[in-house]
Amino acid sequence: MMSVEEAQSRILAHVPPRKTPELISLMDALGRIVAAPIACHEDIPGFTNSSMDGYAVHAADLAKASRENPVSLEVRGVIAAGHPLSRPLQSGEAYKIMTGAPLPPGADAVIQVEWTTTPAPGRMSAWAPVSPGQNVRQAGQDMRAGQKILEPGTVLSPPLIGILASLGMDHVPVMPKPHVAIVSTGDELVPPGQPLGPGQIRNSNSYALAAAITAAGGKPWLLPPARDTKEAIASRLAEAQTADIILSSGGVSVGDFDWVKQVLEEEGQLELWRVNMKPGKPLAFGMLHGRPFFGLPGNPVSALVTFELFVRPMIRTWLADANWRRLTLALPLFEPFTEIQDRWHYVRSRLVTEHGQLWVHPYAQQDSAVQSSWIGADALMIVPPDTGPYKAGEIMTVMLLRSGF
Ligand SMILES: Nc1nc2c(c(=O)[nH]1)N[C@H]1C(S)=C(S)[C@@H](COP(=O)(O)OP(=O)(O)OC[C@H]3O[C@@H](n4cnc5c(N)ncnc54)[C@H](O)[C@@H]3O)O[C@H]1N2
Ligand code: MOO
Repeated sequence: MMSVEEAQSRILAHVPPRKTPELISLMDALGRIVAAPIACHEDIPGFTNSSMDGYAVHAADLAKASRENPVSLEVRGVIAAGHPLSRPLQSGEAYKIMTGAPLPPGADAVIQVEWTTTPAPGRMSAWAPVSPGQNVRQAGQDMRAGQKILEPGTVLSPPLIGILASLGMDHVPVMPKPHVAIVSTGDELVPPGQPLGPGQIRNSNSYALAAAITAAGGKPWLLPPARDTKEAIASRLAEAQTADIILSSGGVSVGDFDWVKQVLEEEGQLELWRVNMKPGKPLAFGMLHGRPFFGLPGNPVSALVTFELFVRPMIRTWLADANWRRLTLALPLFEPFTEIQDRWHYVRSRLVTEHGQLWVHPYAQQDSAVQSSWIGADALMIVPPDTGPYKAGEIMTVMLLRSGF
């Protein structure tokens, strides 16, 4: 059976060609991926300003100030943020100044208001010295005109969106979202919100996969489920051909009504079937109607784990995210873990902090149809075949499932 790594690299050889970047509002940019280099066209900050509420001064005037011998200066006025002053500061003078307000010409330091008193109207008295540059933010100290700021492939997080706004950009070029079609298969499927008949189950995969597509940066397109006939599946998958990537769930194993692989072989090209992993063994992948096609297994956990290991990497690679790989940690086992046979196991697990240490806590129930052990799961613990039993404290490989911005 093919290894996960080989399947991943074969699949990633079929990433569709990139689309033309789209320009979107900053308000819609969270989590999107920058599609062109972003440079700074002006100094940030654009002018030298105060980092404290206090008095703009010549540092030299206060060189000898102390508690015993405070230095008194004439206060020429007040400078608020947004109100630059053109009159230069003379020796012996101070301007009261607010945080973020432009320094008056000639001033080279700000003494914070707590280190001063007001002995008389129009005067201030400083009881401590300041050094040149103290409490002053220099023009361009954060970003300089002409400097490259963001590379293509950067994921836009709240701080980076703040940077774009500071650069004056209200729109940003990003990679368009791939459209990912979902076709669940199965006579037994009923949509949520409707009563179940005998032998029926709710179609949960379509919804879980739609959410997984959104989380991965794609745009989900939910088609109605296909009945378990070859014709129904072929025709529903043909409807999906305007998508960039096509997913199906179910019907990909060796049952009498598992038609997906056959449809792929007849209407497209099967690239691989069956991967050495649990859950998710019967994954099928190939090209259908000129699109990458994933036949995901029907068991709900198998569908999501194969999405995580194969579909998400394709979406992220397509989006040019250079850091698409999940963070993988080496963590000690919180409690003993069972022996593993045959395939590589991807074990739903929780991370716990105890005694100042992070531990991996695999859930006991790992059946591919048990959805409840996703609740609270942060990670998949990756366990090689024919190993174990494992003792508490043994170091395991753990793939984090969280993707923060
Ligand atoms: N003889 C063998 N039987 C099975 C094998 C095998 O190697 N030999 N593999 C097992 C493995 S592993 C998996 S995984 C499943 C995958 O089978 P299919 O992809 O063909 O999926 P179905 O049989 O259609 O469904 C499996 C299971 O999942 C439920 N299901 C299907 N679609 C949905 C949906 N949209 N939402 C919620 N649940 C869904 C379905 O009712 C079944 O219970 O095959 C094993 N069998
Ligand atoms: O691989 Mo299946 O996905 O074990 O249930």
